[in-house]
Amino acid sequence: MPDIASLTSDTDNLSTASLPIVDISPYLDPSSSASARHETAQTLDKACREFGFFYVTGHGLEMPYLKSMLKMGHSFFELPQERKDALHIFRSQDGVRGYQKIGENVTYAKRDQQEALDIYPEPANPSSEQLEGSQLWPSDEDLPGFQTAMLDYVEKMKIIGKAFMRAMSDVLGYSEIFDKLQEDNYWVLRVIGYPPLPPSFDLSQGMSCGAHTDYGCLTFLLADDFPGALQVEAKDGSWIPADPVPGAFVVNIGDIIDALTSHAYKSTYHRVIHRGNKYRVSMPFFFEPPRDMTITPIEGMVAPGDEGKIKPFVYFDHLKSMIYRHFISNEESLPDVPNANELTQRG
Ligand SMILES: O=C(O)CCC(=O)C(=O)O
Ligand SMILES: [Fe+2]
Repeated sequence: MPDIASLTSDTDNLSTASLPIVDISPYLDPSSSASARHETAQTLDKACREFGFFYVTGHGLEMPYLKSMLKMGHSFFELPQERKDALHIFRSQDGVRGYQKIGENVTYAKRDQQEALDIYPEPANPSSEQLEGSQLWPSDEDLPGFQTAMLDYVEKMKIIGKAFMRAMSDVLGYSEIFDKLQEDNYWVLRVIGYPPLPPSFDLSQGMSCGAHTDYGCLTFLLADDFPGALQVEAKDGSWIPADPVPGAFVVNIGDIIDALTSHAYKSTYHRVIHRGNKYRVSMPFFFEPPRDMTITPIEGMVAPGDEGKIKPFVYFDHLKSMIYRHFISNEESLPDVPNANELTQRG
């Protein structure tokens, strides 16, 4: 893990290296040629090894549709505060799904300057166990069609996530593992709202989203077009802007693929520092393994001398411990930092 102090520097020395682009269309088109799939798989392999972050085109979702999803995200955050508070995670059956206010999300013991709605799959028999509850949704009177649109988006994104598992299988082998990664996928959809950080905001107190890696297989990010906001840590420790490319997703490797491949495909630190004068919405879709899958490094990918370094773990245990750590832990002990919304006007 990088030194946390080095993660709090400002945007001044952003590297200009851009991220690779992966056209996934051959893996979504049953009639594509073997050579087209080969080319995609090779480009993906290189992008995963060198960056762990890349852009995805050829996913089949049109720009007007993607824009309409972001617009839905904006309409959620524009609801009166009390309508959002009614969906607060602490009011949810399992205490983890629903709305979080600005500053309640915590990354490495610092408050993130974001508000968010967290959506997880609903189990057949909801209970109060962590992640086993029913989902809190805005009502149809407040936001007509919101729930249906979000769940429809999830189904579309799962198809794209599975296509990536097939591409990885083609380039790496180990088809039994990548086949399993297409069965009963768990997923998480976050809708995040970022008020701009005022120029005076002290980044040592926190950011829009502190530097972290993601927990699952792959994250597909849809975000408003604000250059410089999302930044990715490069191998040399510099920060590369992952600015939105119209119509493309920004995709990154999560901890599960990192562990399976023994860090050959790396989950990369990223952070958000959103300045300017307008409110930013992003919607990361986290494509995950089956909830009860045991993640064991693929034998043939462990470098000599590294045997046993990554201990097998169950994905769902990992997710639960990360949620506990990042969202709810140490609430009381955190310093009371004025939040960005109190300091700026929504644009
Ligand atoms: O908002 C963004 O651009 C990224 C958010 C993110 O990294 C996350 O929620 O894991
Ligand atoms: Fe992330």
